[in-house]
Amino acid sequence: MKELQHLNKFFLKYKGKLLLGILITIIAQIFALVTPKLIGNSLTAVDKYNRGIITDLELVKSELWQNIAIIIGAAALASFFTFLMRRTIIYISRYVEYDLKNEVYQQYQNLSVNFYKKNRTGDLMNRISEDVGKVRMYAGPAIMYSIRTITLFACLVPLMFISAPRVAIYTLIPLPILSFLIYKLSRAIQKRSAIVQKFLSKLSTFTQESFSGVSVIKAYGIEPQVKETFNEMVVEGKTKNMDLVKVNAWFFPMMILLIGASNILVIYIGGQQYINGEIELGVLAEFIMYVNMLTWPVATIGWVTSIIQQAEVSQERINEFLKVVPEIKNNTIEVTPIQGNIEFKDVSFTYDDTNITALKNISFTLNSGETLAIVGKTGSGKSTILDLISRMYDTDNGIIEIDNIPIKKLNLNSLRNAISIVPQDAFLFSETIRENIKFGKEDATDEEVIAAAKFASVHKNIVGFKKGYDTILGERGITLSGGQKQRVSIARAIIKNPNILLLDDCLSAVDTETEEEILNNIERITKNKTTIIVSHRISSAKNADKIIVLEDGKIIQNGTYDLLIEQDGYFKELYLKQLSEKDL
Ligand SMILES: Nc1ncnc2c1ncn2[C@@H]1O[C@H](COP(=O)(O)OP(=O)(O)OP(=O)(O)O)[C@@H](O)[C@H]1O
Repeated sequence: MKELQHLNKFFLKYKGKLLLGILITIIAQIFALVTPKLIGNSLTAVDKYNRGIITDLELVKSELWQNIAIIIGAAALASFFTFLMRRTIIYISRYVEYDLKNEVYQQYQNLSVNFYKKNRTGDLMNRISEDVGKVRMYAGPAIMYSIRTITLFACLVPLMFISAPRVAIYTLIPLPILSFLIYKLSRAIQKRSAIVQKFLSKLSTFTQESFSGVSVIKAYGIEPQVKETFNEMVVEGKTKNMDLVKVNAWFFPMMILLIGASNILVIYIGGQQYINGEIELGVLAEFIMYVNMLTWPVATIGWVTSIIQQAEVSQERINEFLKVVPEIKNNTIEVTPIQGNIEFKDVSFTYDDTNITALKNISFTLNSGETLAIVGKTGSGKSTILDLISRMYDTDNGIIEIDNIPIKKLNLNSLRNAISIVPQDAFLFSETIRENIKFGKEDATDEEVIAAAKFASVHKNIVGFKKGYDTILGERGITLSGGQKQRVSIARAIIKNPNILLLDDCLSAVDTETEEEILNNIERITKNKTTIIVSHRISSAKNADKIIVLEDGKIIQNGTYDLLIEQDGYFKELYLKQLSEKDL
């Protein structure tokens, strides 16, 4: 229960509702207890009349009518309070679920990119949905059934012992056995359900991938193999489900058997006592009803135990993520306006998961309003420089300063607000094109959206679509071509009007003509913005004030465009190569 203590703060938050729920549960149980007692009394009255102990029929009739009226009233009140009980306690569990989900989601938002690299998306999703769901079962049904069982026992057992102690002992004997067996059975059911659940996610991943990759499957003509694999999986699924069904099938027969055993004991022992004149006939009926009332709550002891165990495991998984301290911390709450002067002082950076040293002793200065082009072979560390500027990662080797302040001392939100980044792999949300562009500025007007799209040379394409800016992009923007995606992503960055613009090889999928058009636009609007353009193409570096060439994490050349095309080295080689390709 150590991990579940995390929920205490929520219980404290809803303590008023919880106490009310407990009170309602107790009231509901007390009303439910009225019925057996009165049915017993009614039977005793009829029995006494039959045996001639009571001779006044009218008296018996009036007692019966009175009992019927009370039973109906008590049953109605018991149902009403049971309804209130569920409403109050299950509602609390939904509130706790809501709060916990928000807490986990907030934590996910705070965690750095590195965390997401180390943990699989499926696992993150599972902890916020499946695990929180299991914890909810503890915060709701487990608590509700526990209170119900405790109240029922507290009221019923003394009542039974007062009415007929010997029958009471025999009635209660099979119940712990029932509870223990249900516990064992619930564990077995949960184990098998977990296997079925795991299998189902495997099956849905497979089907989802085969739908997404349908063109590859068709192009390679491997439909029969895919179908074969699917069939095998279905058979596997059937076997796993049958295992579950077999165990599940034991549940009700076992309950019926043990209820039956209790009933037989009541009738046998109670019957003997009745024959001997030790108890009334009504007590027998009363006890049979008690047995049936007790069976489900007793069965829930086993069920609730396994719910709590599962919730503990799930909460442990949730706590594991909640305890992670975000690697990238905001070190000041003070807003720090950013102008855009960037300086790298002897910066080195190693990715801790791969141990790859992506940057080695990098130093450069970029004044606000200047444009820097970074050129270099793939894997030379270009994107890493951009990631360090936007503080996706922190480095302890060397210093990065923005406006002469170490980057870690800046307000993280101010920094990120001042930066627009167009990543290499443009990710678009499954929303309309308008929404995707407005992502950079939520309150942007339609005119601003259109201006940004024009800037990124994608406006003409968008208006060519039937629904224009309202075109919904499929999963990961699949309805757009690679170049169109890149340009929508540029429009999204531009609309934010940032002081620092970081373009990570984001024109690779557009033709050279459009590239030039966009670069000219960029040059026009970035006069007062610090811009870094990462590219494999020499043409992208043409308008830059400064250029650095990276190789294996080190700066091997730097200077202006005119200087570098004269200087022997990688840049000149690339220039000549791309020049000859253009001539072809
Ligand atoms: N998130 C990461 N975790 C671990 N290693 C990484 C990560 N990102 C990049 N690397 C490694 O760091 C090195 C530099 O990568 P980086 O992405 O900065 O290169 P790049 O010059 O931008 O390459 P490209 O032109 O192909 O985009 C590479 O060896 C790469 O494998």
